[in-house]
Amino acid sequence: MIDRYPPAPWLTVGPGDDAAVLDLSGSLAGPVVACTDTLVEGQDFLRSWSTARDIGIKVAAQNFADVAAMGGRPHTLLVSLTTPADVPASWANEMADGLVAECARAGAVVAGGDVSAGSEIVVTGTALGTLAVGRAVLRSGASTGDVVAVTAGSGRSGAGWALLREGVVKGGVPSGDPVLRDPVLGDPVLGDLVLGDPVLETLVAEHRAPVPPYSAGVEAALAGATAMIDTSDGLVRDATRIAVSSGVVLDLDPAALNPGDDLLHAAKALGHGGASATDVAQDWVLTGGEDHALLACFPPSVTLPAAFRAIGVVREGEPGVWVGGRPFTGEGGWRHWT
Ligand SMILES: Nc1ncnc2c1ncn2[C@@H]1O[C@H](COP(=O)(O)OP(=O)(O)OP(=O)(O)O)[C@@H](O)[C@H]1O
Ligand SMILES: Cc1ncc(C[n+]2csc(CCOP(=O)(O)O)c2C)c(N)n1
Ligand SMILES: [Mg+2]
Repeated sequence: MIDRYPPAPWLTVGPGDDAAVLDLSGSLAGPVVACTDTLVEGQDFLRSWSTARDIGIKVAAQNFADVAAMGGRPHTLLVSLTTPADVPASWANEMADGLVAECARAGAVVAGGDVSAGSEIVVTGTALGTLAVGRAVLRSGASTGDVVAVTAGSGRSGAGWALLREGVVKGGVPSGDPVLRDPVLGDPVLGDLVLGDPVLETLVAEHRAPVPPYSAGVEAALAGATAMIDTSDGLVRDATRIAVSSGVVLDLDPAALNPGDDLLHAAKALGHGGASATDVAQDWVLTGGEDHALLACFPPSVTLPAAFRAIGVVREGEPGVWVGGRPFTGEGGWRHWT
């Protein structure tokens, strides 16, 4: 795996020794942002839904999105990989190729990692970044009168997940390859998607390999964002985190949160008709997880960075999220534990 990782000017010692050495004294000088996030087979992905490359992309993306959500520019990733003994080396190599691809998109490199064996696949990323401005954009800085804004894509990963879960989009095994079985479901491990509907395929692709808007995090920080979070657990749940941390109400405008045609199309493909299709698609926008879009608050005087659009306002009140003039009382998003 190690020879797959490219060098970088700030990576004085890369993968292969006891630890990596970083020299952040050049263009990456400044306060360091650090975070970690794990993908667990069965809990966060299935091998029948996601290729190894998808998993590499996803672990890098979910970590870099957290760096971006602080107003940081991600530059370095460490990766620990645990797999059952029967997982072929090719899986690990393909996962590494996914890491490299997403690192390239983010302007980052893999600095090192660890491998071990266990009963299911677990991939843990640890990302480092440098703050774009000296100050991190916390969850706690929103204040009354701010504009609430989000980058594109809310609900798309949730829709893709539903299409996989409901079996509308199935994995297939490329001819000639050995049939690997998913240890959880017993399904053939994913090869090419069997479908032919580009809208549904794109939603599933975005679920399998998210595309967080990293530079939008830096742009938000430079523009003076007061609070920011990446929407990994659903728009309302993550908005609630800002609301609670900041002690404010995030009052969201449902007209700005209408599901787009792609989500309505997916809801119909899942067998929902009429008003029910709209409800299902709206629910993805409000509560679907794993989009890794950026949700931020800006003072009203700020011109929003191009990647953001306004979806509400911050006002005083019992901390929480309102949608359409009343407190949101539904589930709001994903929980690992109830
Ligand atoms: N085991 C732990 N030990 C120390 N701190 C933790 C632990 N787990 C979570 N935290 C901290 O709690 C906070 C919230 O963690 P969480 O993983 O929910 O972050 P998140 O940004 O919501 O994640 P994601 O973007 O992946 O959904 C983070 O600051 C994190 O560092
Ligand atoms: C097999 C399987 N089961 C469930 C899900 C859905 N899922 C897992 S984690 C998560 C939220 C983000 O988590 P985190 O906060 O850890 O980033 C969601 C919506 C999935 N993708 N695969
Ligand atoms: Mg986050």
